[in-house]
Amino acid sequence: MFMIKKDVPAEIINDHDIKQTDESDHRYSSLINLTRLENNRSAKVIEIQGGHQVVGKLEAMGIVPGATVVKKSASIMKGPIVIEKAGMQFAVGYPMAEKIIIEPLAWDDAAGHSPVKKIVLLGNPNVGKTLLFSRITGTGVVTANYAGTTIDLVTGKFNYGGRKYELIDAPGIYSLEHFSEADEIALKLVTDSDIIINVIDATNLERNLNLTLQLLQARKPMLVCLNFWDDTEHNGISIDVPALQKILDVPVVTVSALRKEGIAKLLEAIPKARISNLTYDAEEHWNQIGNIVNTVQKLEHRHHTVLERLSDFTLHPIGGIITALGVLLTTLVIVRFIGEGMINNLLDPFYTNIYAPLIMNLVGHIPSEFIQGLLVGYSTDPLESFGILTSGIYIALVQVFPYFISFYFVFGFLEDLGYLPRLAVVVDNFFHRFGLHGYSSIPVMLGLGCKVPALLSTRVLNSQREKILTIALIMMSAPCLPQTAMIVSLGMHYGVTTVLFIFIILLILALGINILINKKLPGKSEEFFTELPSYRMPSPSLMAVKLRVRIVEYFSEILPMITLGVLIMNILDYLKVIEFATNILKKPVELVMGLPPEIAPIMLMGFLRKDVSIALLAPLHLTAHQFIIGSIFLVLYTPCIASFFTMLKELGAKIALKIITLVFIVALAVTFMIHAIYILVF
Ligand SMILES: Nc1nc2c(ncn2[C@@H]2O[C@H](COP(=O)(O)OP(=O)(O)OP(=O)(O)O)[C@@H](O)[C@H]2O)c(=O)[nH]1
Ligand SMILES: [Mg+2]
Repeated sequence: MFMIKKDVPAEIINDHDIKQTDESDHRYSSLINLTRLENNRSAKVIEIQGGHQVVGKLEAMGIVPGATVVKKSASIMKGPIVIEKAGMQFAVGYPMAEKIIIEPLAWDDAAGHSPVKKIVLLGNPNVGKTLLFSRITGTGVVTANYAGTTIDLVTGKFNYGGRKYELIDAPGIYSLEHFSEADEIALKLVTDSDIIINVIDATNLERNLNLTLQLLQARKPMLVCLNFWDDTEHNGISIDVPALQKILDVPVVTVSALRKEGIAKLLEAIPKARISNLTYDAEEHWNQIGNIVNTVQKLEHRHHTVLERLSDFTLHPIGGIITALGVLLTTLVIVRFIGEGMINNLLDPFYTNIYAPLIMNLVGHIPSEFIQGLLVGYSTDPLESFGILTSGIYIALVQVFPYFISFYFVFGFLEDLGYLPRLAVVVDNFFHRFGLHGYSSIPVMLGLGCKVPALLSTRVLNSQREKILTIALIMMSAPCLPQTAMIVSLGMHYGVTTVLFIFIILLILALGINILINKKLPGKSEEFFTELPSYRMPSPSLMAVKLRVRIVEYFSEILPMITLGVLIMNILDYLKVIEFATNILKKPVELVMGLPPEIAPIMLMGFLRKDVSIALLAPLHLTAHQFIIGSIFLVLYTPCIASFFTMLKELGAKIALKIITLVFIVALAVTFMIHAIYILVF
């Protein structure tokens, strides 16, 4: 799980607030009675209501208008409330506490030391919580235009007004009832946090208020952030913010996380977060929401925009399929064009003409032959040498990296545009045949990049059954990006048909296995239900941030793994372990799959270095049919070490091992069959 911790003073946020007026803040009344003050917060006594006796008793203890008190705790069922005044503690009966009118002090004015306050961003999916989190903490994070981008908690720290805060970004939720694992993660925070910032999509007020009203009942200090404020105007929406604030009885701040507007206002409002007095009728709450929306929101008629027309087309039964095929094809063409362009015109020439001679020369000066071998290996071919500075760099930076960035560039665009949930609608019918619904297509698409985030993203699915089926599909339908890159770049020497054949076989196997698991698993597939966010033109700067986050991940996680793999191979080679293992596995590999014995060690270490195992086929000079068999086997026979552990965690050891064993058997059986057919035919 990744937890980001970062200290950035929020004062540095460049804020050009235009719409939120100070006037709305002044109208907000901050006087409450003592029972409504949250624990450990200070307040100034403003007035003591009630008769002479009440006033007198409190006065004797120094609790008079103007005094500062801290509420320490409250008993359940309207029991006494403990307060502290100048180091002394008093218990005040509930009816008496109701008569003490106070003004909560900003957290910074609080008497004594003030611990770090935990603030949680809660709201429906896709309302901009993560972008807001990034704007406040200054952390680069991945956001996308579909529900379920965030699946785990991300924590950051920031300072504002001399106080320290911890900010938590949670997965989106629609209500306080929980349906999925992501819901559960978010819900725990309602109790664990000190302050809730409820983020609302201002262009979808009615739907968002459902959660808001439920959260208000959690009796936690809360404030509401009306995000997407930049989008309200051209959607013909106007919202009377002071009126909404009055009804909800908590501060409401308008923000555009995209344009960085209103962030400072939001931070200023944090100390004013309070427990609302709004009464809520669970039975009638949609009526209540309707009334609120009618009171505060005005809609103007406007014409369909180009993006809305595009949305209609991409959801149309035929238009949708045309778009899906078009998008898939365009993605492949762009990824190949950018990837190959970078390799052929820039990286490979740079490596061959400048880097390799330089590094060979430098390493030549090192006296130890063993170290020389570790660094540059024993061959001048960068795919055969197993040197960390030659094979390691060549595979990681010249062969895989260009495909990695070009894939995430195109994928990031589709994510931000909002195309993925529409693709889910188009493929839903097809996916139903495998016991899945269309939403599983998003994790599957993610799996084309790297299996680990794809496996984690299955947490938004509602049932264990769906999770199992989706994970089986993720693991089998297509290799991860580094493997795909290597299959394409090595496979092209044998021709396009060879490459296509490999992918088609993998796809058929994946679908076959899913049909099988679907039949065996008890239960039925869930109904499909998802929100379709409006199409939005992706912002180049956000796309750049997201690409940067993924590139950093590549350099910090994938590149070291590739180097480690090359290093292991190098040492095994040096110690003659490869030779030994090769001798043992030689016959079985040759008999069952028709592959040369040198493939045995690649299989052995493929578990550790799966992403690069295909690349290691290069020195073996395989025939086309051997390359097909080798690639299919190496893609399927085991998940890489990272996905192996993620699977164990997500599904539990028993189910995960069952799937892994099943896929291994299939890999063995299918490669054997391809080999047998080849022998019979040729
Ligand atoms: N126009 C506009 N777009 C925004 C704003 N805030 C966020 N977005 C976009 O809305 C999409 C969703 O943003 P996220 O931050 O991923 O939303 P989230 O609430 O974290 O979503 P989940 O993690 O899925 O619950 C992204 O494409 C953002 O770029 C905003 O104020 N205005
Ligand atoms: Mg998010």
